[in-house]
Amino acid sequence: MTLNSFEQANGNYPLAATDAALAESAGGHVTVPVSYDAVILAGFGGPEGQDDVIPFLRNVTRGRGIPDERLEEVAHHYRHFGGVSPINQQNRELQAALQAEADRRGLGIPIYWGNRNWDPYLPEALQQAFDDGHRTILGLATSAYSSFSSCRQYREDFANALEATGLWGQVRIDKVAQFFDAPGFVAPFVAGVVDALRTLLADGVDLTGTRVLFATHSIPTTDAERSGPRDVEWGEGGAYAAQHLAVSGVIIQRAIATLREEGADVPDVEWQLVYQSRSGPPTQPWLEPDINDAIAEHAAAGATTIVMVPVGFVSDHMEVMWDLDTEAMETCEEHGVRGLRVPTPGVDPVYVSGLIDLVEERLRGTAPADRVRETTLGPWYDVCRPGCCENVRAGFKPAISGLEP
Ligand SMILES: CC1=C(CCC(=O)O)c2cc3nc(cc4[nH]c(cc5[nH]c(cc1n2)c(C)c5CCC(=O)O)c(CCC(=O)O)c4C)C(CCC(=O)O)=C3C
Ligand SMILES: [Fe+2]
Repeated sequence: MTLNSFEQANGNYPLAATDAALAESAGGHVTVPVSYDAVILAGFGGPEGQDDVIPFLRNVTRGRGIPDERLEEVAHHYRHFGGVSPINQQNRELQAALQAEADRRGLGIPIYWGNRNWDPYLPEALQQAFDDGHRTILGLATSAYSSFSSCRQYREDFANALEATGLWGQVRIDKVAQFFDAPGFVAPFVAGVVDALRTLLADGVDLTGTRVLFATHSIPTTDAERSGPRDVEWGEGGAYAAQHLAVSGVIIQRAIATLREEGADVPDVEWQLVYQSRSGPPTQPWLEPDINDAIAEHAAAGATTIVMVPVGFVSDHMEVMWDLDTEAMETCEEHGVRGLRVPTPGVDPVYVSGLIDLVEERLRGTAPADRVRETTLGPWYDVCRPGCCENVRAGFKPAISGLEP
């Protein structure tokens, strides 16, 4: 196994080559301490005014030749909120909270922030880190699961930033592994489900009529099948679905156990993994069921309450505000069921501290067995396995933190 051909051709990534060998011997984990001197938080980015909306959507759909008229259809979610997505502000707050936690622990590491699709872009963040003297950087993407959009594309974004700034060979960037089952990511969802069920109990709701729907971003089934390491059989929906199912199961069990410990009489509440925010042409299969179809079916089968858990998302951005709080809530109303929506981790101190734990694991080279994770799938790979999260539409692009081919 080798580094990808771009790195080989450039021959300028010696530190990563060393760690790739180490990671290979440790099954994809970096178990030696690395003295990272900065962290770059990588976000999706979002528009911050009406004039930003179409240019932002052009960035998101870059290379796929989607006409502006079609983009304007997607734009109405943003138009509705004055052209402003809350995602950048949420990432500013996350950056500040991560910095405060890193400082509190005396790590002496600055946290930079850059986006894939909007200002501030990743190359600017990287250039700033370089100008401030940093050469060994740990990337942290705002995305917990494995798929092209949520894993490999961020690895490509970092590689692209190295290329765009001309800093290949001068700066090393590694990436924090997918953290879907890290304790700090899981705990806020458990607390949210506990709160929601407690609210229903206090209102005298019979929880046998409650359905807990764990919602995540739908992706093309071809992407889902290629999510995670190439040579592992994950079942339908690939590693992407497997990770969501595993963590959702942990969240519901833990929430029910918490309420029972408090003495509440709670049945085994029914739950399901559902998908939202599908786009692309109708001919292209994406993961299903859609949350709105699921709500309709549960209502028809006698459900009275729906608890939505946005387990696929780290903050209450547009996909949550529009697709859940607006559309799915309307679907609940139409079908005469009560809908509740659990918060995302956002800047919950438990989440923030949990992310800094992940940074510390890499600074210390913590062995996989000593990394606490909530499902049997983790800890996920620090160095992505061969063929991880490939995308046939996008084709091969250089990417950091992975073994190829
Ligand atoms: C897995 C996944 C995540 C979760 C992981 C992560 O967070 O990264 C995610 C997050 C997000 N997706 C977002 C927005 C959009 N996603 C789009 C399009 C797409 N997403 C996809 C997947 C994902 N997306 C896919 C396979 C497409 C099809 C086109 C393509 O192959 O790229 C489009 C284009 C228009 C459309 O087609 O609907 C938009 C505007 C925002 C910003 C919200 C805000 O502004 O607050 C966020 C956080
Ligand atoms: Fe998306």
